[in-house]
Amino acid sequence: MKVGIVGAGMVGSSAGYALALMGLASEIVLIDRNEALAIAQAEDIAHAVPFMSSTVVNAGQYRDLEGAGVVILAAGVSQKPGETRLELLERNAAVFRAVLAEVLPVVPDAILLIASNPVDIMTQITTRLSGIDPRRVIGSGTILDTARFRSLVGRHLGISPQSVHAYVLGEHGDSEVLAWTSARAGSVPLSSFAAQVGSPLTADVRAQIDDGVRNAAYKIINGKGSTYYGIGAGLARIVKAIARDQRDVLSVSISTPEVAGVSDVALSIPRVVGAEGVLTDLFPDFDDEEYAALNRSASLLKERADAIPL
Ligand SMILES: NC(=O)C1=CN([C@@H]2O[C@H](COP(=O)(O)OP(=O)(O)OC[C@H]3O[C@@H](n4cnc5c(N)ncnc54)[C@H](O)[C@@H]3O)[C@@H](O)[C@H]2O)C=CC1
Ligand SMILES: CC(=O)C(=O)O
Repeated sequence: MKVGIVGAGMVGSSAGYALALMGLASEIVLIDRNEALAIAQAEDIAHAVPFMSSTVVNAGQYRDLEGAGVVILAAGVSQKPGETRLELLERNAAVFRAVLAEVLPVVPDAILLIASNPVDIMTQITTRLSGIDPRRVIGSGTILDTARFRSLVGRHLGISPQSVHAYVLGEHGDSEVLAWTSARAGSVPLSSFAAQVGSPLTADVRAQIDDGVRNAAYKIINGKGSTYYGIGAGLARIVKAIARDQRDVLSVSISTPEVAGVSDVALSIPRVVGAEGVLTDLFPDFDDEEYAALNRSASLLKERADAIPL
């Protein structure tokens, strides 16, 4: 599958690098308004290819997206230290209006994979502006938060994060919801697993994990300016599900008719992802607190998305 990437900065190039190493794309085209950057990133990534795969990596113009099955949208501004994702909304909405006007005429049938923040609202805006089937306009949503959650729980329990089946729901941002009630390690409920291995999930431990997930981006941005390796791998993981029609359950964001009592909102819940995009939405078991938190997250996202003029 050919994959286009618009925005060849830290996130776009990391996604391209992960895709190239994993050999998930036959061809990658990197596009950026800074053409010199796109050319340099493509060349650098292409030099990694001979070690791992045979992906052809080029920089290009919008017309070079023709034939792409997936286009990753990672253009726009990123957070400065202390800035929230929501504070990027107006600036990145303007970037997306310009980018979509170029992308849609060339690849009207591609699946659009949104990374730019605030990713849920950018997904909602893209769905409305493009008129594409919402199941083919996919925000990376909480795929990264879910990875952070699994990593911290895995470390606490002394097991691989891949054996932790737990999701972060709602906004990819401050109002996100760690779904403890439905979480499993192997097939065992998390609290039972934790007790069996002598590492109980006390309120303190849960609070530390919650903080580690919710505030990871702020801490990394303070330390190195931006985050990109995690989301680069997360975007490649979503492309894998699409390119190979894997029907993987991933926490991604699409515009959804109703979540936790809120209508027409883009946010993350676990969803089945395959060649046609999102195939099925899944609603895990919640306790009352989780349901209320998801309702708050959904309400906030809907209010902000509905206030953006198209
Ligand atoms: N969804 C997620 O989990 C994550 C999302 N992000 C978001 O990804 C976005 C990109 O972040 P970075 O790559 O770190 O930023 P960056 O500044 O390194 O790259 C952004 C690129 O977009 C390009 N660009 C801006 N306007 C454009 C336009 N109109 N047309 C074409 N290209 C344009 C810039 O030239 C720049 O190269 C940000 O919004 C950031 O918040 C970052 C990390 C995780
Ligand atoms: C920046 C961002 O959205 C993240 O690392 O979660």
